[in-house]
Amino acid sequence: MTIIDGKALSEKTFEEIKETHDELQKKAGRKAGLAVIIVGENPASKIYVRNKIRACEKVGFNSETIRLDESISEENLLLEIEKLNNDDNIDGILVQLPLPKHINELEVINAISAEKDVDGFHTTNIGKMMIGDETGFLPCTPAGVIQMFEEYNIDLEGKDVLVIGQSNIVGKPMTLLLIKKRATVQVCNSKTKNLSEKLQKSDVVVAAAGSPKLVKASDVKEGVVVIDVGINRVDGKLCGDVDFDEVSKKASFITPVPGGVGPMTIAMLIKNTLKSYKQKINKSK
Ligand SMILES: NC(=O)C1=CN([C@@H]2O[C@H](COP(=O)(O)OP(=O)(O)OC[C@H]3O[C@@H](n4cnc5c(N)ncnc54)[C@H](OP(=O)(O)O)[C@@H]3O)[C@@H](O)[C@H]2O)C=CC1
Ligand SMILES: Nc1nc(=O)c2c([nH]1)NC[C@@H]1CN(c3ccc(C(=O)N[C@@H](CCC(=O)O)C(=O)O)cc3)C=[N+]21
Ligand SMILES: [Mg+2]
Repeated sequence: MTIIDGKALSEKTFEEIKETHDELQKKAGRKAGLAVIIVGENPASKIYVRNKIRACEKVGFNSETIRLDESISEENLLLEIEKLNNDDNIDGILVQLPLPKHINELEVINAISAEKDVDGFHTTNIGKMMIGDETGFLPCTPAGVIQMFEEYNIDLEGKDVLVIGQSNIVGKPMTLLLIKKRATVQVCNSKTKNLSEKLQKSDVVVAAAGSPKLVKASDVKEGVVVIDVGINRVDGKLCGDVDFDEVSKKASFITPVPGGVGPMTIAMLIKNTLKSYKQKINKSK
């Protein structure tokens, strides 16, 4: 049984990015810049934002955090985005989700310049992913999962993969990236019947439901590969959607929480920001 070390893999990615950025920065005369907009106070967002800022420090990017009040109007939020769209020192813009209910998430995401949408959530980038146009940005969490498969030489061709969850930020894009790898994918949601039976038949499981211990040892087959995307807090402790202690006894590969998919998400965000920076400094030459 191998525990997939997302933390170590992310650190390796940061080192590579730092080297490339150090080189490019000399020629470009500026650092890469990532801006994060947070609306209101969200406890889950705090960990994420803190880790993003740390990652920027590690690789030498500028990072800007814009904290806006929960009550901000959509119009004023759009004005903040417009400022960042026009800022030549900013390569990546991320608006932390979810947004308060009075704000239309889709309007806000699509207001971000597609060339700065390092989350890969803009309609243009989703479209590019759908048809395999590699000039866009891939959503960070699914891209991080694919990176894990590649690093651990886990072949997906012909494998039966179960994706649990079909959100726009995880489940759906994960499915697209998996079918590109020629996996046979089944996608589950909260109305899915007989989840346990489906789990039993799966070679690979990607759990992204946001439900602690949703995947139990009795559900999975011997040798299964388990990717746990879930981030839940139970009794003050961080845990995923998988009963790690029990499922790890049957798995061939498994990701821990923390230290699995989360750090890879941050690594892919930094990677997308570097890609944007490269595109922009090449354009302005
Ligand atoms: N590690 C990381 O980097 C990241 C982790 N996360 C975490 O991943 C989890 C999922 O996030 P996100 O996709 O944004 O969540 P959403 O709440 O947007 O989506 C959850 C999905 O899971 C489905 N679902 C919920 N319960 C069940 C169940 N019992 N059986 C089958 N399907 C179920 C829902 O079904 P339906 O469509 O019917 O509602 C929905 O499609 C969360 O814990 C989140 O914190 C998220 C982003 C990044
Ligand atoms: N626009 C937007 N883009 C996102 O990508 C996005 C979002 N909004 N909203 C919230 C979710 C959640 N998410 C996480 C990413 C990393 C960790 C992460 O770093 N996890 C560490 C935590 C370790 C720790 O510091 O305790 C780990 O799992 O090891 C967690 C959660 C991104 N999301
Ligand atoms: Mg909303």
